[in-house]
Amino acid sequence: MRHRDSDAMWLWWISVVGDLWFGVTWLLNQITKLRPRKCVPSISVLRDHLDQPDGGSDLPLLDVFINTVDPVDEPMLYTMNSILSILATDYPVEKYATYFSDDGGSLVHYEGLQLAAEFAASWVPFCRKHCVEPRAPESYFWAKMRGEYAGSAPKEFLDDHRRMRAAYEEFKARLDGLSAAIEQRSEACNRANGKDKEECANATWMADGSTQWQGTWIKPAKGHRKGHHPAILQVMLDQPSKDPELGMAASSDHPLDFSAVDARLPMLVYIAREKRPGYDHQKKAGAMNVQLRVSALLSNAPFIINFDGDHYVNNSQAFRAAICFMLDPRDGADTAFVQFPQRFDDVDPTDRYCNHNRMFFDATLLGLNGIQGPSFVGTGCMFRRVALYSADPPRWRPDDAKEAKASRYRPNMFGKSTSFINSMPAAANQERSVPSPATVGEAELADAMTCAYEDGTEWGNDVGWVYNIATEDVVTGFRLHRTGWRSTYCAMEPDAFRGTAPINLTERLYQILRWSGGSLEMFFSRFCPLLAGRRLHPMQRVAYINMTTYPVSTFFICMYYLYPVMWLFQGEFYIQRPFQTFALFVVVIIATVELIGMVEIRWAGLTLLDWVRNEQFYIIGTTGVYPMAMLHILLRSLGIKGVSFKLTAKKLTGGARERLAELYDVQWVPLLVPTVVVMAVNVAA
Ligand SMILES: O=c1ccn([C@@H]2O[C@H](COP(=O)(O)OP(=O)(O)O[C@H]3O[C@H](CO)[C@@H](O)[C@H](O)[C@H]3O)[C@@H](O)[C@H]2O)c(=O)[nH]1
Ligand SMILES: [Mn+2]
Repeated sequence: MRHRDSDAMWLWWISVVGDLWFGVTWLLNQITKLRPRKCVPSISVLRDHLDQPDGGSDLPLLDVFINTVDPVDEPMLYTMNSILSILATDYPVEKYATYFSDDGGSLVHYEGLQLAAEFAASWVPFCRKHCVEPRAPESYFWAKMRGEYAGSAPKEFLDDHRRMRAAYEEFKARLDGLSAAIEQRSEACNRANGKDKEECANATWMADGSTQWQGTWIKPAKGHRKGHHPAILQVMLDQPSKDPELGMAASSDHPLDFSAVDARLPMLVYIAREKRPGYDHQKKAGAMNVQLRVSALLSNAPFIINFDGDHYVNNSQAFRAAICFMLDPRDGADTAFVQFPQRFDDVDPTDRYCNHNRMFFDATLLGLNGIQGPSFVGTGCMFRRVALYSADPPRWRPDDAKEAKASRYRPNMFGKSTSFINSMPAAANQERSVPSPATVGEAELADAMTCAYEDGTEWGNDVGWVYNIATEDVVTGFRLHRTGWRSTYCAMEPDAFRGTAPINLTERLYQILRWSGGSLEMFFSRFCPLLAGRRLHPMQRVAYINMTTYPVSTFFICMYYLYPVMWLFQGEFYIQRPFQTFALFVVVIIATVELIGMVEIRWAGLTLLDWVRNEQFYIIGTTGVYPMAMLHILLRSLGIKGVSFKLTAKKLTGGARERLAELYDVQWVPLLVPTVVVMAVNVAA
């Protein structure tokens, strides 16, 4: 384009470079979508292969990780529902163990988990007897649609359902009253035995009334506050016996008849890792690394599935579905993780804040699935344990695998625990080879949960979940892909897992900020996709470049949005009328881009609304949030701590109306300042 004003050269250059950037990123985004792949698990084939005629099963062992921090920001009811859905899922009970990590170290969680384990004793057999779905009671009792009855006792169903619901209401009430009960009890105990000793006058007491809680106290005290308390480990439910044990027949104080169903419960463990001031505890990734070590010592399953505290199992076949891909004879052995999409319950009908993110989950990830596999998105993902230990995938292993291992593993890579290191070879084995809890000493378990354990090791770097980056998920997935592993995307009907989404715009924007800041940070770290070796598929590399550089677009987009300001300075700028050929080009290009968008949503089975929301939030992100993400990187490069992993609050609300009311509860967010400026400028111009 010609121009007459050499003073405005810089504007012209920004526009040319911007157009180039848009063109190139658009192309890079398209080429990663050229070979999308949908995978469907065949659970019936898995059953044919692994279920034995006597009711036993050859399914591999599985460790389930679930994380929570704060019983208020992450309501306990959700967390306990997740626990119940996991305990009731359709996987052989003796083959899986659940590790509940409580980063807050609070007694409320501990006792809440105890209550859940107690309630599970009737909830789980109930689910098995009547084959109910979903197996998280809160969603089950409030589900509008129910499938056909699939259980073994249709006549008893209505009665059992009614009784179970009453029991659940009682469970909920007890859960609700837990905080108050603990407070009352502690006050009473302190009055009785704390008076004489000054330092424990504020103690929080456990249910027996004679033991002080090791973790955080309601009234924080030295060694008993958030960020400073010893490690706690409690096996809440022991490893069950190998053979089915039928439940109790109906009686007066136990009206449900479980005499024909297996009443065993899977193993359940409570973990609160040690916290000490002066240590960076590395949030979720740090918590999961502790779970990884503790589970290695207790059950050491070759597969692991992880959940955020607010995500529950919605389809009880989901664990089996993931196993289908892990054991798949084609490329199962090279699969490091199987990622399920994140689905959410409490989003408003029009998905105002684009929480469902359908374009990402149902289009982008399927594109990746055709290359080396989807990225890890944080929750609802099954891992192969040895991959997390940074082993090579079989296809990249030299002929003599053992030797290769010895050379790859550097001294002190995994820390000092010999029991942990001894557990490693067995983890590669898909058969059970479990040291029973008795063989691992308490001291060793405690050692695995200390803050100092990871000092000077490769944990958080080449071992376990990666940290020191605002988001742990994409980068951990990247490390696995870089080592040559693949991943598989698994969407199923009904949804495998469901969770809760941020309740209001503020939380949602901070979430986007964390993701974009973390991605950009990854690009400038040693996990930059440009630095990966040849094991990373070329197209996968392109995809990771897209995934880590997208916030940069904000610069050009904001410039374009601010250009109309020119109209406000009459006489200062020479504005050329668009000529016809140019206008034609613009129209054709826009039409093509929109058309491709349409084809994409058609193929992925999405609606126009999903697409509109995606575009809309992209604009809100690029104007409001990504500039902050860029700032974050700038601060980090200057050695200042930028965005941190702020917990996303999910509030618990009663009725649907109340819940939606919160959507409009827009708090003033500095993040929206640029967006508002852009809007004002455009309107004025
Ligand atoms: O110190 C901490 C902080 C968080 N968490 C847990 O981490 C999970 C995720 O945190 P949340 O605040 O819910 O983040 P979201 O924005 O909801 O999470 C999305 O984005 C994260 C990456 O930024 C991913 O890890 C998540 O899986 C993904 O759901 C929750 O279960 C927390 O309990 C901890 O265990 N310890
Ligand atoms: Mn979440």
